[in-house]
Amino acid sequence: MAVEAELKIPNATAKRIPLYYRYLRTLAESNVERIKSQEFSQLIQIPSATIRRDFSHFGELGRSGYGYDVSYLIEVFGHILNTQVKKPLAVVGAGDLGKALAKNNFRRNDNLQIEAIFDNNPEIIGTMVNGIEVQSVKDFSKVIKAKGITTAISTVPSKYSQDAVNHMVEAGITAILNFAPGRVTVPDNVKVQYIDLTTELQTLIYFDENFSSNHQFNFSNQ
Ligand SMILES: NC(=O)c1ccc[n+]([C@@H]2O[C@H](COP(=O)([O-])OP(=O)(O)OC[C@H]3O[C@@H](n4cnc5c(N)ncnc54)[C@H](O)[C@@H]3O)[C@@H](O)[C@H]2O)c1
Repeated sequence: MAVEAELKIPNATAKRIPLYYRYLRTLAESNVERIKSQEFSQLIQIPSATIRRDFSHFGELGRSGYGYDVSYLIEVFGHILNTQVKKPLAVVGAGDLGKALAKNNFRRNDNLQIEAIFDNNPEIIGTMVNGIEVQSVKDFSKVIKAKGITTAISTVPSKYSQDAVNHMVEAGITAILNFAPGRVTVPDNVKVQYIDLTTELQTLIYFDENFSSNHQFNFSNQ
C-alpha cells in the first residue's frame, strides 16, 4: 500500500486508516467538529491508546484536553489515502458477488469507482450492470490500459482464481482484492488482499463465545 511505502508506518496502522477516515467523514456529516480519542475509541471500538499511537505517526494531530480537529484529520488521512485522485477499478467475474459490488460501486467513497467488469461466460458478456457493460476477459488488457486501471477485484470462484489472477497480472494489474478464499501466487510487485467472510464470521463468533460482552477486541489489528 502506498501509505506504508511513503511514510513507513506500521502495517496494522495503515490498515486502520481507511476505517478512521470513514468514521471521521460520518462525524463531519453529523457536524461534529472535534473529538477526543476516548470518544473516538467508543465509536469505532478500537482502544484509545492504539488510536493515539496510530495518529502519532502523522505528527501532532491533536492537543491534550482539546482532542482532535475532525476536518483536519479528514484532510490528513484523505491525503494519505489519496482520495483526491480517482482510482478506477476493474471487477473480474460478473456473477452474484461481482454484480452486487458493481451495483453498490463504493457509493460512500468518491475516489473509488468500478469502471469495467469482465467475465468469460458468453451469456453474461454484453449484459449491463449498473450502467457498465460486462466485457470479455479477452479484452481485459486492452481495456485496463485504456482506462489506466491497476487495481482489480476478483470475484471468480476459487478453482478459477489462479488463472484469472495470472491473466490480470500479465495485463499489468498490481493490486488485487480477492473474494475467493483460496490463496493465489503472484509476483513480488503485486499485492493481494483476501476478503474471506467465513473466516471473519468464525472469528467474530469465537470472540463472542469466549470473551465477556464488554471486552473490546480489534479485528483491524490482524
Ligand atoms: N456471492 C456471495 O455473496 C459471496 C460472498 C463472499 C465471497 N464469495 C466468493 O466470491 C467468489 C464468487 O462468488 P459468486 O457467488 O459471485 O459466484 P458466481 O458463480 O455467481 O460468479 C462467478 C463468475 O465468475 C465468472 N468466471 C469464472 N472464471 C472466470 C475467469 N477466468 N475470468 C472471468 N470470469 C470468470 C463466471 O462466469 C461467473 O459469472 C467465490 O469464490 C465465492 O466463494 C461470494
